[in-house]
Amino acid sequence: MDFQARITEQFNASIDVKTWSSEVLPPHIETASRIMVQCLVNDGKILACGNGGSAGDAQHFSSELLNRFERERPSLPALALTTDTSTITSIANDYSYNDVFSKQIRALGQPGDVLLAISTSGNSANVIQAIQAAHDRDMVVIALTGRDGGNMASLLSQEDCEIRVPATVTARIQEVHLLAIHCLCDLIDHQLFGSNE
Ligand SMILES: O=C(CO)[C@@H](O)[C@H](O)[C@H](O)[C@H](O)COP(=O)(O)O
Ligand SMILES: [Zn+2]
Repeated sequence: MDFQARITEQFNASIDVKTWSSEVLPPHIETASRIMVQCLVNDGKILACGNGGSAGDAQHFSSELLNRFERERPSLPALALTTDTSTITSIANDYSYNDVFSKQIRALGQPGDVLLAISTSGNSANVIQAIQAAHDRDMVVIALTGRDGGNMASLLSQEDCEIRVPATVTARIQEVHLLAIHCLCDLIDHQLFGSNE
């Protein structure tokens, strides 16, 4: 297969996963947006975490809330737990890499805050521990997952919300996670600041 055919194949695979996702994810993304808006209206904040590409997604989300998405509006309180290398390296060095998010959540999380927990497999141990810490702090969890939801799916409570991408390839799942994040930003702005059309 030549390279361009290979590229086209990846585009088509991504389009397929987005099509399937558009059929099953809208109610879950809407619920997640309402949970986040309720949190923000009550002066809560949103903490976000994940590994690798999902760390980038956590930062992508928090920057769009803290700075802006598509319109001028006040800054909204969100924080990615993936960026403070002194904190992350010291926790990993002194305790365990599995603790890098949960320790931050135990310090920063308040009842009513939201955790955006991102994992394509649903099985990253540090994200699982983050969910447990969030529950201990009476926070609500929005989980962005894929495949069968992994161990994360079984940890979620009734108040939490899972957005599970119907795919098995990590890259394809991540591509829909980013789209879901943009939908969340759009819906948050729409609910808090009205239509921009
Ligand atoms: O971006 C990618 C692959 O596309 C990788 O960096 C990927 O995020 C890493 O392997 C992560 O450690 C995978 O973790 P998870 O999605 O299973 O929680
Ligand atoms: Zn990647």
